[in-house]
Amino acid sequence: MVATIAFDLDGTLIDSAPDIAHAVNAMLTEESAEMLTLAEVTGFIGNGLPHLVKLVVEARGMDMARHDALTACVLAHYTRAGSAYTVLYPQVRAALDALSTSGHRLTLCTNKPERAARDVLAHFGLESLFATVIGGDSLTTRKPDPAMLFAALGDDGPPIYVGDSEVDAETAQRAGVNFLLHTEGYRKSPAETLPHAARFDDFAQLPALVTQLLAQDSACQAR
Ligand SMILES: O=C(O)COP(=O)(O)O
Ligand SMILES: [Mg+2]
Repeated sequence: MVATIAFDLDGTLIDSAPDIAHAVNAMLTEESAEMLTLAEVTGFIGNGLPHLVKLVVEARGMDMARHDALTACVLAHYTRAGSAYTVLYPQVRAALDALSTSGHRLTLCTNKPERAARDVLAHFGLESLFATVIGGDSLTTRKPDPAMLFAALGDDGPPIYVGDSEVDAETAQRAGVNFLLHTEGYRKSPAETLPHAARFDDFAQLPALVTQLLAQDSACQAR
C-alpha cells in the first residue's frame, strides 16, 4: 500500500538551528544587542519565524513595534547564509529515496517560510522528491492549525506526518493523522508525553516503520 507522507523540515530532515542562530545573532549584532546561545535560539524554533523573532525581541527587551522589520532582517541574513551551517540528519537522503522508490508520495509541511524551505531543499538537491511544499506563510494559518497538514497531504492514499516537535504532534492529532516522531530534533518535552504512533532516532528505521504502520492500519480496517 502506498501513502502520502508529509515531512516537517527543521529538526526533522535538517539540523538548521546553527543557521537560524547565526541569522538571529547577525540581527542582534546590528542592533547592538547581546547575542543568544545556540541552545536559547533552538528553544525558540517550532512555531515559525515571526514567533521566533517575537521571543528574541522579548528576551532582549527590544521594541515590539519593530517586530516586522527585525523579522525581515533575520530572514535576509538566513537567506544570505544559504544553509552554510545546516546539515541533513544522517540517512535522510537514503530514507527519502527508498520511500519515493516504493511509490509513496512525499510532501513538505513546515512552519519555515515557503521560499526559505524551497531554497533548503534545492541546496541539498531534494526538491524533485517533494510533490508539494507548504510553508509557514503559504496559508493564512500555520501549525499547529491542521490546515497546513491537510494542504500538504491532499487526498492520495493513507496520510502520515513525520515531525520532531510538540507543534507537529499537536498538528497531526488535530488532523487525525498518524504521527511518526523523530526524537533527535528540537522537542522540549519527553518523547513519551507527545502523542505519536511510533518514534525513531535514525532515519534508517523510517521505511520499515512506514511499512509497519500501513500494515497495522489495513489490518484495523479489515477487522
Ligand atoms: O520555522 C520554524 O519555527 C520551525 O520549522 P519546522 O516547522 O520545519 O520545524
Ligand atoms: Mg520541526
